[in-house]
Amino acid sequence: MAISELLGSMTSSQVWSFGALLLVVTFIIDLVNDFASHPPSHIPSMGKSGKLNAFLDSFRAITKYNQWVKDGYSKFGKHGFPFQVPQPLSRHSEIVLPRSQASWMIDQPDHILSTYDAHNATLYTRYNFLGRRLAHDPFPNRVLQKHLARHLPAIIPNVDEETQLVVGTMFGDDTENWKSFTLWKLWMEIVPRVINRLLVGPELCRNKQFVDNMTNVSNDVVRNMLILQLLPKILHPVVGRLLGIANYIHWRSADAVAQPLLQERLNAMLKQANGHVEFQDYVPPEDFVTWTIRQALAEKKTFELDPVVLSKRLLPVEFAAIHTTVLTGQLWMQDLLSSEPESGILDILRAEIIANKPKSGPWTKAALSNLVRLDSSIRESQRLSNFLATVIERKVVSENGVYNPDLDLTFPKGSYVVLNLEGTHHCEDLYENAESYDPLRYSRMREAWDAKSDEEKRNEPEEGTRMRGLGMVTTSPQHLAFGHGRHACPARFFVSHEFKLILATIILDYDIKMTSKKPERQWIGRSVIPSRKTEIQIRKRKA
Ligand code: HEM
Repeated sequence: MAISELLGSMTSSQVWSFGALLLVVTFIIDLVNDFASHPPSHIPSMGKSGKLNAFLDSFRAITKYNQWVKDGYSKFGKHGFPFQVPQPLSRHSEIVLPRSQASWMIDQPDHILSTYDAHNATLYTRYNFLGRRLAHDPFPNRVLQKHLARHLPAIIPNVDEETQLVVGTMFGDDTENWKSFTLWKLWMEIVPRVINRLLVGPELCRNKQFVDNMTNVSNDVVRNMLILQLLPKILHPVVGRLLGIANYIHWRSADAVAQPLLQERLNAMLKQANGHVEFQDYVPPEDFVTWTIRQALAEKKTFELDPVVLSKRLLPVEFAAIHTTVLTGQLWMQDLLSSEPESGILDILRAEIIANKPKSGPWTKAALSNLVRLDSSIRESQRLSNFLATVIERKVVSENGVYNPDLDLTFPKGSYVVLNLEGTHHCEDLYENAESYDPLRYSRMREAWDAKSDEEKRNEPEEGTRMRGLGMVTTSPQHLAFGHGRHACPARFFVSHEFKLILATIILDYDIKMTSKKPERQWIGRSVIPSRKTEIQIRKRKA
């Protein structure tokens, strides 16, 4: 009997019962398959005790995860002990390690604690980024690690130009009337365009079909992650492929406009590499596409030298780049604009920008690095208004698990460990007035240090090292916004310049004010749900 006939002959309550039974059976199969990789039971667990509660906690994790991480920090993490946090049903509880174990954790090689396996498991890479083979090798991460920071000086003028274009078009020239925007829309308009200037250059980053569809894929990824983590693993191959159809359709539409450019670039660079005389003087633009081709040539990866693969390789990078930057930008602007008016923070930042803006020509890397107050205002917002509760998730992949000598614990193969960002960033032992936004928290210390004489500085070498670590790109076990260790965000140097250019453009040419109250952060699982309602008003400043 065909499935449609079978379903047609069932009542709706029979269909629901059958669905519920299928879920329960598949969850049990998951549980049995994964039994060996459950975290050791003597690590205390957040949530409620008892078997039924353990089951219910896997649903509560959707709304309670951040609170558990916070409570676990006060009860265990702060005192040097690990704890478990329940996860949605298709995933094991995570083991949240105390800060004292951060160095141990990031020192473990990838064949013991794997970053990429953890990312693949959380992001459902093979369904979301269209292909098992692509999920096998973190090639785009390597491209960014090797090429991005080194090409920053060449990229900054491009980002500056793109920011000015998009901001100018959006905000207009009216010096009399205020224009309203939600912060979400504002950042969603600016970021995908500026990021794509870095990834694919000016033609494509201004192409609406390309940018909208790449952004749509990133939205698809978020939705699919949420759905798949609630379903038993055994169903993922079917449901994951079905959900991935939307990603495929959006990618195809973006790819339709990207292919001619990708093919042209690939053709020129391959001909140059093969010594064709007419291409010997060819200078490709410095962007992610060029770096990918260069890296593939250097590693002799012919698989990567295919225009379709090149195009699909953009997907995980778009995802890593768009929502992270939009959320950080939105939360930062919320923090800034809801500061007490008497702090005069916008005027302070504007004065710093004016004092450091090059007299002629675009912003340079050196000029941007002088914006220590602006830098501090972003780092402080990343500290206070974190959008992830935990970071640096790693999967234990070594056959016999991994032994931690300080805790005298073995984490079994297949279990997951993470670090506590929420607890760390709000810990009063580390940050005075940890719950308030103090935009100049870091720049005050940096400026006080800079004001010291050379001799005073020579006498306090350790303090000098500490001060150099207060810029927004510096990660540490106390500041985890960009992760920490060798897999820390390879784009953070770019992000720091990007934010400074965006705010410099806005703040020099426009007046800006927030018209709604600063919203409380709402959480879903480990992430903040972006507020779609927070509104600001903008008006061009009179010359
Ligand atoms: C404010 C914006 C951003 C934030 C807060 C952020 C945060 C992070 C964090 C916390 C990690 C570490 C994950 C881990 O250790 O498991 C990470 C990794 C990564 N980020 Fe970012 N990111 C941002 C922007 C970007 C942008 C713009 C790009 C690309 C252009 C990017 C590409 C990546 C990649 C490829 C990795 C993986 C690195 C690896 O596994 O070795 N990120 N990011």
